Amino acid sequence: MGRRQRNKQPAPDSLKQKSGHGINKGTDSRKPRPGKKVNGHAKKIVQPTEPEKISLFRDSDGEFEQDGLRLNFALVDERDEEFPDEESFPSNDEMDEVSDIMFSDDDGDLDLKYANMEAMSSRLDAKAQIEADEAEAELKTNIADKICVLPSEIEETTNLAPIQMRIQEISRILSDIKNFGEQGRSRSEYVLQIIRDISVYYGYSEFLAEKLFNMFSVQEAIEFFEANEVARPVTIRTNTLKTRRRNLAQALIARGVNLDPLGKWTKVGLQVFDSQVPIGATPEYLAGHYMIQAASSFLPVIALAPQPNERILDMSAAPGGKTTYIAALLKNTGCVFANDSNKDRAKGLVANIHRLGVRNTVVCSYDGREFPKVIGGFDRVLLDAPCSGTGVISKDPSVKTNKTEKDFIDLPHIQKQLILAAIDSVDASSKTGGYIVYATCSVTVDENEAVVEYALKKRANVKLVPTGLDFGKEGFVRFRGKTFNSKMNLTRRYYPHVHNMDGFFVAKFKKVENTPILVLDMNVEEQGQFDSDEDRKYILESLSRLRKRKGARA
Ligand SMILES: C[S@@+](CC[C@H](N)C(=O)[O-])C[C@H]1O[C@@H](n2cnc3c(N)ncnc32)[C@H](O)[C@@H]1O
Repeated sequence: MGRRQRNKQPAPDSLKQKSGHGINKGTDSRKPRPGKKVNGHAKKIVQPTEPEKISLFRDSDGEFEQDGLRLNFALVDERDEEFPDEESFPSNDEMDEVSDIMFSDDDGDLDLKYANMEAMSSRLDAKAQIEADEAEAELKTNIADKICVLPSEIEETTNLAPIQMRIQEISRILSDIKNFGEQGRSRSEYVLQIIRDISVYYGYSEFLAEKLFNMFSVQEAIEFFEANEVARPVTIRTNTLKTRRRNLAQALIARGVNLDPLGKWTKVGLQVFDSQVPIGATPEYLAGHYMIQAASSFLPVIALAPQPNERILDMSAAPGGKTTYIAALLKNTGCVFANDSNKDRAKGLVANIHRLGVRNTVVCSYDGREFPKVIGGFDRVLLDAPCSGTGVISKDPSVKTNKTEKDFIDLPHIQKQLILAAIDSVDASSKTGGYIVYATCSVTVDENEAVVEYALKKRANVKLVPTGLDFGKEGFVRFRGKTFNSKMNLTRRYYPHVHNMDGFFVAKFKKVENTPILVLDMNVEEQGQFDSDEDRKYILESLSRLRKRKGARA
């Protein structure tokens, strides 16, 4: 069994594991990866433990795209082939150092062999010692003497340790600036510096570092950034159309999979700690007995609470983790319309539907904004919206640097259009339903509370209702000077550092009347910072309907 497999993670709600280079783990004297700027904004730190080698494509919110060919999700580290004998494995620390050296500039061409492992290990020890000594000396000069160095004098270094120390130090100062702050230094100076340091240390653009930093207290922000450096647990969802969780667990345990129930909140989830077989290619996987699915991705479906025989729209469905869960809860009754505007991704959706034995689902590929013109009158609609992915940075670190200010204008814009289409596609007079669930795998307020607020302002025929999820943090009723609907606390937020699952947001609406009752609040446009022809058309249509209802001429 490979060392990677010993890397167990705790169950949700008990996040304890930190990455080896973590800020809470003492000094970090590692060098950044080749080709990254240190005193710029986008330097990346070396990950001491690489994520699991996963050959199956992982969707941004934790699903795995599967087109029938890419089935080889492997928990087994590729290096295992080099070290077939468990007894002769190097230790975790040794392997971390080996992975460092493999990524470092000057040692990139080293030919690592089992035979020269010991020599290399000694060399690494010596190198680590030199770096630690250098770091200590640097700290003495830069930090110990002055406690907190402002403005940045340590920026030019390639050594992250001083930056890490300064993050800790500023965090301490900001916890009680009156007592710990230097005279003449304002809070904003410290805040500016810590954001720059976070951006350098964790490898974020300064823009995103600031945006995410502003969502939390200083200490919690650091916990959030830290948690994004750690892979979330591998979780699977039992497909109850084909098996029961107990039977699935027994079958997988017999194959050498070490697993446990995911948590009290789900009867179908299992957490995989390690496995002697590739979890994406077991006979049970191929037979559709389970879906590899992030824990957070269960939540919107639990909130949607589909009832047998209902007609349900999954507006942005690929690759189908949630669609197939909906179908399972419907026990293959009723009808699911699984839509995704991206035709290529819809292929993975079709493959998953077949593998899992789903027989009540129609796959289509429209722009979600075209609903309900395509078809409407649904009992429930799930909108798992396209988003920036700030909740899934541990899976997709490219988010750290590739999201710009424009993304946080464009994405909320389309999310707002999609949410109105989702609301308008639901039949308020459904005997069993009349619900809409809005979800994203992002933690930003722009993509969550602000979108929900917009929907509430534009469609007074919906109201927020409890999600039915018995854990999760409340959505923001107030955020940085903005006040949202007083019921926003019914929405739920999930964080990697709190729940040990991907960052996620879930809101549930009940539609109370089919005709949109419009609140023509002129402030809405300003608050939402959004207006569009599409939206105007909806307003005019509903106004016309409203007038007709009142007997006036449209
Ligand atoms: C978060 S992913 C959905 C994940 C999916 N619900 C699941 O559980 O597997 C968002 C999806 O929205 C799709 N999408 C983006 N813009 C869309 C639009 N205008 N209409 C419908 N789908 C859209 C993307 O192709 C992407 O597959």
